[in-house]
Amino acid sequence: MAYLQVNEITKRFGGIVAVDKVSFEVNKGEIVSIIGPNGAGKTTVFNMLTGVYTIDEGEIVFDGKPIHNQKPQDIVKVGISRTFQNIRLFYDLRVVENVLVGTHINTNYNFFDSVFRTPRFRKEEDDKVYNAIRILQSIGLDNRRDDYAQNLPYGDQRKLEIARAIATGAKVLLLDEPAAGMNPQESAELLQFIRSLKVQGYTVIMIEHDMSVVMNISDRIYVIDHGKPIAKGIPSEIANNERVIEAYLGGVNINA
Ligand SMILES: Nc1ncnc2c1ncn2[C@@H]1O[C@H](COP(=O)(O)OP(=O)(O)OP(=O)(O)O)[C@@H](O)[C@H]1O
Repeated sequence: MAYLQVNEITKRFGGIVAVDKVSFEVNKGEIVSIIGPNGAGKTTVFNMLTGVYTIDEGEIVFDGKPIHNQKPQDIVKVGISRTFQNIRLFYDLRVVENVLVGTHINTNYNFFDSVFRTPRFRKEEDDKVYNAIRILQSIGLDNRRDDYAQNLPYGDQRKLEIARAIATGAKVLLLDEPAAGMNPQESAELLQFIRSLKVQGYTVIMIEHDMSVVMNISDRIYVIDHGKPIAKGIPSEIANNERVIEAYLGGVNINA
């Protein structure tokens, strides 16, 4: 069985079937993209994977255990974390503090420890700062760690969001349109960055409209349209798939 196995998940909103029996699988260390025209159901799939939405049908199995319909914080604890389509940083906090926000999901000290700042509390907080700096080093942002998030260039803000997802301890990163709003230079840097995540052992699932990023980086691609799966394959298969070209006709150039 694959590391992450999604079997025929369905989500309805009233009369709308936003996601209709979508299945996919992701192996450890892969970069898998989910693409499709606007409103295809991609973000709804991410919301089901991360426990934001319950699923109406199907199952999601991670590392051999069912995880569908768990609470978002429990999904993070099993090792799946995400970024959002619109950047959600704490702009008036420093870069390192934004990463520390991610680490607090795994706090072991209790209320007493934090009020009296016991050795256990101080040790754990020191470890978290050390870990946050290590993550910033690994993504090339350690030289900006004391800057306010609002002062980072756009591409670095996107990286910082990913750093925060990594800080939760997650090994599977769900990236929702990481290249959105980037210029070609920033997209090219992002591409290298996501490749480096793979080298570091992360598994990446990505929703992305920028076909140059998708086609250059994905091990495999799943395509959905109007909530339904229409194609799956390696980039060259997807770029030449007639149903995919038709779904995108007049929209994105799939061979970009
Ligand atoms: N909370 C909700 N309530 C009602 N309808 C919703 C809700 N969330 C999503 N939908 C509908 O589900 C469908 C799929 O939306 P979704 O945001 O998943 O698409 P998408 O592929 O991520 O689109 P985009 O590329 O534009 O972000 C759309 O018709 C949308 O209006």
